[in-house]
Amino acid sequence: MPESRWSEKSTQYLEIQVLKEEVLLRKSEEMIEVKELNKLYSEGRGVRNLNFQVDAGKAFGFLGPNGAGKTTTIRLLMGFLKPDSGRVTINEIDCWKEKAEVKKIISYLPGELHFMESLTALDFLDLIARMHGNKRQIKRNRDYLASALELDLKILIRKMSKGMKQKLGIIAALMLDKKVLIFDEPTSGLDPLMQKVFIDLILGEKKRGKTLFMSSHQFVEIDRTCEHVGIIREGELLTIQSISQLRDAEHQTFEIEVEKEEELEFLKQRQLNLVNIQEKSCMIRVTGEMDKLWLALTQVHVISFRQRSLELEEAFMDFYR
Ligand SMILES: Nc1ncnc2c1ncn2[C@@H]1O[C@H](COP(=O)(O)OP(=O)(O)OP(=O)(O)O)[C@@H](O)[C@H]1O
Repeated sequence: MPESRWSEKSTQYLEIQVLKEEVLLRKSEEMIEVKELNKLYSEGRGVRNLNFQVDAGKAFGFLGPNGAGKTTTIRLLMGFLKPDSGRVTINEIDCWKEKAEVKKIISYLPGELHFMESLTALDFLDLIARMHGNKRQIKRNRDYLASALELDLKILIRKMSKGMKQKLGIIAALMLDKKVLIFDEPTSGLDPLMQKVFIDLILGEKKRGKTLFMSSHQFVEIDRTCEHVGIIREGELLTIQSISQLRDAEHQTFEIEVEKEEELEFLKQRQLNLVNIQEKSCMIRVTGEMDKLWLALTQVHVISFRQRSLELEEAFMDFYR
């Protein structure tokens, strides 16, 4: 969809949504709180001593390799599993002891979707809408989301591809307009264009004050939507990082080729961090201010110059290894 059409639709959606913003009164800054949480299956699998919080209106990304404990954590947040010990609360409501209460404020997108295959997408969404009071606003949201995600709602679910079913799950979750969004690998099966649409939808939800907890294998969607990212491996939370601090500390790497060999020596003398030095080319790593690099480059003959991307992503891949 062209950018202009997209933002125009976005604005319309926002206007409609703003009218029904005050759904619940928040009691504290921390919307989601997980304290000393343990849930162990046989052979020591599960999650161990998890501690984190997500402030209201913020988004927390949960990254980790297969079997790390992401879905287990989400199931504990949803009150589907009883913790062995520790506590999970959302808006100060205990997710296990008051699970019916907590579900009233959550929109949940499971990692594995199971639909009633004999229904059309429209029938299915109508069923969900009826369970939530059949409000006119839900239908308006549904139509907006179906158009943004380009899903034909008249199609029978059993005839849908994996990606189409994923879109249907996203529509079902977002149309209800709950304050807290808990999404388990939301873009699995979506093509890159639709992943971008999803990111835009989430950014729109955040503008309206929603709190998001999202597991993913896709660094880019967490980078674009979340304030914090937690890395889980073998059931333990290895680190929680602020995305903006990561960006500030981020190295930038440039690949450069110069005309003459001695020009690399000149760059070295300018206190630049040269790595992978070849005959007339090298990589230059810069942290923080770029002035020194730009100044030095005006004094050599540059044949080619290219910025390498994904530094942040590469740093995160280390946690997977
Ligand atoms: N009901 C269960 N009984 C026994 N072990 C389980 C159960 N559910 C999950 N596990 C184990 O707990 C660990 C964490 O699983 P979980 O599904 O939370 O991982 P995940 O991070 O969501 O993985 P993926 O990225 O593959 O979806 C795995 O080793 C898994 O085999």
